[in-house]
Amino acid sequence: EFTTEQQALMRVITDAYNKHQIPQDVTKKLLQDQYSTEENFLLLTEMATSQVQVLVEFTKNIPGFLSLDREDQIALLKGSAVEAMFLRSAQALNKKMPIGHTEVLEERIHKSGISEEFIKPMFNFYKSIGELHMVLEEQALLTTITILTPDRPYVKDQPAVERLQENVLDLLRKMCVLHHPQEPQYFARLLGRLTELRTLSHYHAEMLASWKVNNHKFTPLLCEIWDVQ
Ligand SMILES: O=C(O)c1ccc2nc(N3C[C@H]4CCC[C@@H](C3)[C@@H]4OCc3c(-c4c(Cl)cccc4Cl)noc3C3CC3)sc2c1
Repeated sequence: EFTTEQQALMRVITDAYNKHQIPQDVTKKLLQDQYSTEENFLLLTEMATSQVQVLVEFTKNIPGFLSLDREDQIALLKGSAVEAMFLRSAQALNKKMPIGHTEVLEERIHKSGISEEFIKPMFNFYKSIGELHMVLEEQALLTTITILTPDRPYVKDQPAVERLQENVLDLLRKMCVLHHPQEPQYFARLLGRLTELRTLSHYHAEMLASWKVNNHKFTPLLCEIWDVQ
């Protein structure tokens, strides 16, 4: 039931998703022993910066993205970065993490100056993603759908983004039927995660503000993508 275009779209997106990952030498730093709040924050900053670079490279491979208006490309990246990073890290944390990265990452996030009120929704989200047991293709498509959200701030040509997103939504719907035939509601559950992601990105804006108040420094790339400093 997949058209040839849909098969090509699936392959391009999945290959890009597999190709662009945070390098092992960065993620293995999670296992370093330094655990002070300062070192944790620096490590998380480095990982977030690396994750943004991975996200930009992945996004450039989404068919049709580079044909969008240049300013709209930037608006989509800035508008979706936190959500896409939440999703990517949730998928990574729920995958069989190399030698216990999961617990260590949780520890580092807990001890990086993030207030408790954000930690709870954050780890609830990680758990809810884990419970979905998405296959890789579904993860890649859901991340793509998040990036191709037309109603981000400052997007001028929303219909152009809608057209791209609709193709990926249609493909994801079919993938869900294929991989989760017993769960007719599975596609709807996946889209429900996108709503939760929007709430998390509001929490994230407050996290950034509280880090700034405590005079935490971000990298130029994070400052640019999150309009801080
Ligand atoms: O072991 C792996 O395979 C693996 C793969 C990817 C991966 N991504 C990871 N992270 C860690 C962190 C949490 C998820 C997004 C970012 C990348 C990184 O973001 C830290 C962060 C966040 C953030 C947090 Cl704390 C949670 C969720 C999303 C974000 Cl952007 N916000 O600001 C920051 C920096 C301190 C400035 S850990 C990890 C391990």
